[in-house]
Amino acid sequence: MTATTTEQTAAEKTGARTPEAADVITGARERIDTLDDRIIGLIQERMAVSAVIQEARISSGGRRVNLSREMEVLGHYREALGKPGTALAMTLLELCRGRV
Ligand SMILES: O=C(O)C(=O)C[C@]1(C(=O)O)C=C[C@@H](O)C=C1
Repeated sequence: MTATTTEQTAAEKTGARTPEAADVITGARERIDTLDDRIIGLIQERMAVSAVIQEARISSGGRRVNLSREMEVLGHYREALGKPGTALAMTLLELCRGRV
C-alpha cells in the first residue's frame, strides 16, 4: 500500500495469502458480525430482565444483589465454557447489576 491510498486488498484486510482463503475469511467474518449483533441483543434483553428482578426485590424491601444466585450463574457459565466462562459471567453480571 502506498502512503497516498487507504484502499486495502481482500488479502490485506483478512491476512490471507490466497484469494480463496480471503473469500472464506470474508464470508465467515460476516457470520461473526451477525452472531455478535445477536449476542449483543441477547445481552440487552438479559439486562432488561435482570432489571425487572432487581426492581421487584428492591421495591419489596430487599437488596439489589443476591450473591447465592450470582454463584449459580457463575457456575452455569463455568460448567459450559470453563474458566473463561466465569470471567464472561462476571462481566454479564456487572452489566446487569445496578441498572434500577
Ligand atoms: O436473579 C436475580 O435475583 C437477579 O437479581 C438477577 C441477577 C442476574 O443478572 O443474573 C442480577 C443481580 C443479582 O445479584 C443476581 C442475579
